[in-house]
Amino acid sequence: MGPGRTTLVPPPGAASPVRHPEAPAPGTLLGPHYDQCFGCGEGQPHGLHLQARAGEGVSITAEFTVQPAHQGAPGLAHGGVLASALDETLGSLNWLLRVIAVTGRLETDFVRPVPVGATLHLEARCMGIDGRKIYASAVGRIDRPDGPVAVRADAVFIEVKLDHFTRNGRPEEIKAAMADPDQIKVARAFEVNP
Ligand SMILES: CCCCCCCC(=O)SCCNC(=O)CCNC(=O)[C@H](O)C(C)(C)COP(=O)(O)OP(=O)(O)OC[C@H]1O[C@@H](n2cnc3c(N)ncnc32)[C@H](O)[C@@H]1OP(=O)(O)O
Repeated sequence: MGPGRTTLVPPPGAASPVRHPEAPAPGTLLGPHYDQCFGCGEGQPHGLHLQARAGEGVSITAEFTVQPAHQGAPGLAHGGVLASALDETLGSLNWLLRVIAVTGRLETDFVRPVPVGATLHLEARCMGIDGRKIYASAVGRIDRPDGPVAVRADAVFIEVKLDHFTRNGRPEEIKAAMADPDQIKVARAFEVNP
């Protein structure tokens, strides 16, 4: 099936996701996977600074507080920023699977506007795996883990090899990330199983 026609629901026969035996325990804060990541990096002043935690099974919870730099309409979060928060939370599932994967398709429902200052409580879960395709869904609620639903997303991530990043990324950043003496940081920048 071509990418444009790929369903976001795991096909019959898709495998159940398996949490990697060395995945961090439920409740563990994952920390940024890359300092310059727009979603979670501490080196991005206007980034989301999203904080993700390992959940049970192959699931993630995350929080992100909407800042003035994230506005679309006056006082409200930009839809693309909310999609980024969903993408980042969904992408963090790959760390629990210890699979390197990139977003192939992300479909977002915007259910309620999210004001500046609100904290989005996100939860993502892997729904199934079919070959290189990883199916996952996420929801974001306002101000509380059981608050009103503001956004939902369904996505398919595609497993890639490390060379996806080394071939396509800009050499300056690749070199700098690779040169970090902390091997876990190097691995996580590229979402590689250390
Ligand atoms: C903690 C980490 C957080 C990270 C932040 C969140 C993650 C991101 O935002 S990643 C950045 C955004 N994504 C990208 O830049 C990806 C850009 N796209 C690409 O590089 C390529 O199109 C890529 C790698 C996805 C697929 O290319 P390629 O490896 O050639 O795939 P290909 O062999 O054609 O297809 C493999 C399978 O995937 C499916 N597929 C490919 N592309 C897509 C797509 N866009 N949507 C759905 N399915 C797709 C194909 O249908 C095929 O399925 P099947 O095996 O059933 O036939």
